Amino acid sequence: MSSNYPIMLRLEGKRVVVVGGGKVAERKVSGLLGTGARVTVVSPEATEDIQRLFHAGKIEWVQRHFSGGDLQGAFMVFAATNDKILNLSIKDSAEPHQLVMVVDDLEKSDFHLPSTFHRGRLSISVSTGGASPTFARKIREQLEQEFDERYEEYLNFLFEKRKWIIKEVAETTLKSKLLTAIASDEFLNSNDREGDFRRLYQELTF
Ligand SMILES: C[C@@]1(CC(=O)O)c2cc3[nH]c(cc4nc(cc5[nH]c(cc(n2)[C@H]1CCC(=O)O)[C@@](C)(CC(=O)O)[C@@H]5CCC(=O)O)C(CC(=O)O)=C4CCC(=O)O)c(CCC(=O)O)c3CC(=O)O
Ligand SMILES: NC(=O)C1=CN([C@@H]2O[C@H](COP(=O)(O)OP(=O)(O)OC[C@H]3O[C@@H](n4cnc5c(N)ncnc54)[C@H](O)[C@@H]3O)[C@@H](O)[C@H]2O)C=CC1
Repeated sequence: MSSNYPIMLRLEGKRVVVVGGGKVAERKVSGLLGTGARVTVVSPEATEDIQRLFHAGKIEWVQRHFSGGDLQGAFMVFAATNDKILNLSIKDSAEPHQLVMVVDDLEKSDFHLPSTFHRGRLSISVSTGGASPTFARKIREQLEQEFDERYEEYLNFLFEKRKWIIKEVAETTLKSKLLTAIASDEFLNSNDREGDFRRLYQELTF
């Protein structure tokens, strides 16, 4: 069995077509909110949540059965109806460059979704490769306890400081010492990261 290749996609402005409007489609749509993707649901019926998103102008809803032209311009496609044969024919009607996920057929899919949570810039995703989505969810819930809300602020600190270090510190040993130090538990647990950083920088440079 070949292994999967994990990536983080930027979907800003990209067209994503979700065929089907049931519970599964709804979960896929909600994962796309906030990514900047232009989401279109194609389905004669849709859950209340999908309808609400449509009325709020967050997504498009084409209220009819799927037809081949619906995939035009799509970067990513979810075949998420409850009709297995239709889901496969959606995959078949896609262009080879379109990323298609068939919700009831992992083997025919170009990708699948891991169980994910975010803490600001930190994203943690778990995949069991289709062995058990429930187990992926369980591990995600455990990790959510460990990586709690304070990581959001810490990641913002790391982001800003790393940017500063790369811009201001040319000497490679010093640069690498600083980048290693800010990622340590001492900085994670510090109540005064800016102060600790100033002191460390002075110690290492004077
Ligand atoms: C292959 C994959 C393709 C994909 O959808 O990307 C897939 C496929 C299928 N899921 C099924 C069932 C369930 N899926 C969930 C939940 C999630 N499913 C997700 C991902 C994936 N599901 C991909 C594999 C990921 C991996 O293995 O790691 C998560 C992680 C992400 C997300 O969907 O956003 C999200 C949890 C999010 C969270 O809470 O963290 C639950 C539980 C629940 O609702 O909580 C159940 C019922 C209980 C059970 O079956 O375990 C069925 C059987 C349908 C049937 O019975 O026929 C199929 C079809 C099949 O296996 O063929
Ligand atoms: N990948 C995953 O995470 C999971 C996948 N599944 C699979 O996903 C399938 C869908 O599950 P649910 O959303 O719960 O089903 P559902 O029955 O709630 O929704 C099916 C949707 O498909 C739409 N639909 C039917 N024919 C259509 C057509 N010709 N064109 C466009 N839309 C059409 C219906 O209007 C409905 O909105 C299940 O049959 C199951 O095999 C189930 C659980 C999780």
